[in-house]
Amino acid sequence: MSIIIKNLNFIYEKNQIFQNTDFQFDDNKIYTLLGPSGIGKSTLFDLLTGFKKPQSGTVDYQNVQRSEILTVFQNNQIFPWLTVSEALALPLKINKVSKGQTGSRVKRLLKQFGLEALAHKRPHALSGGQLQRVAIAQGLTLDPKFLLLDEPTSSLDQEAKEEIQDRLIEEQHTRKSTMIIITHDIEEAAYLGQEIILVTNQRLQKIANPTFNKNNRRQALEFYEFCIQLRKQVRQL
Ligand SMILES: Nc1ncnc2c1ncn2[C@@H]1O[C@H](COP(=O)(O)OP(=O)(O)OP(=O)(O)O)[C@@H](O)[C@H]1O
Repeated sequence: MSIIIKNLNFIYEKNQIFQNTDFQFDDNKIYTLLGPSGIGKSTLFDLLTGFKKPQSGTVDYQNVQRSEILTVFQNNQIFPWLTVSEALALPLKINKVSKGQTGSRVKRLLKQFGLEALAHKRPHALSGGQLQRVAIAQGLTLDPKFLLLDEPTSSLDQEAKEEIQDRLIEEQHTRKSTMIIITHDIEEAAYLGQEIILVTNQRLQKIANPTFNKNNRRQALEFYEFCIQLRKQVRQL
């Protein structure tokens, strides 16, 4: 399962975003995507889901349907009249998943994302961080093969951020799916990314994979050393 980008060119009027870009996203991985504001990260998501079409070049899907690629946006809105449980059940209902399966899936996600106590609340009664957790959980209900996450932890405090990061790793590990995560947070890119990609010079550039011990890395000196190097690379863009 992979998404293969070949010789892709994408321009908004006179603003060239991607030029002769090649890249391959494989399955069973977390990719993190770094790059300055306005460089084209969200545009890349739209090209991957087929929402936008390149002027030339191709995006090929190998053993994956476009419907199996889902995006969770920065400001995902959940319908104001739905409770958290109903919001999580909605994509399953639309896809005619049985009631029994829907119930167990929703229950599992509520537990995993620490939303059990909020199950019957509506969005107006939730904080920004809680809404963000609901949006991520909702993105996972249909078990997408590729989940594209646009700044999934941007409105969370450090503790909540770390909790969500660990949930994402756990989810990816369990499902063997692929996540592509846009972030402006260097530590997050280093912590989550099995592959770190910089969007630069109208291309996607893979940078050295983190090689530090993945266990307990938040406490590891080598993790911080890696982040310092990564920060330098990003600043040079
Ligand atoms: N529909 C559009 N029409 C014209 N220009 C656009 C359109 N959407 C985005 N752009 C421009 O294209 C460039 C890339 O936008 P994009 O949203 O992909 O950047 P980004 O890297 O995701 O930014 P950020 O990190 O700030 O979210 C920006 O300069 C933006 O202003």
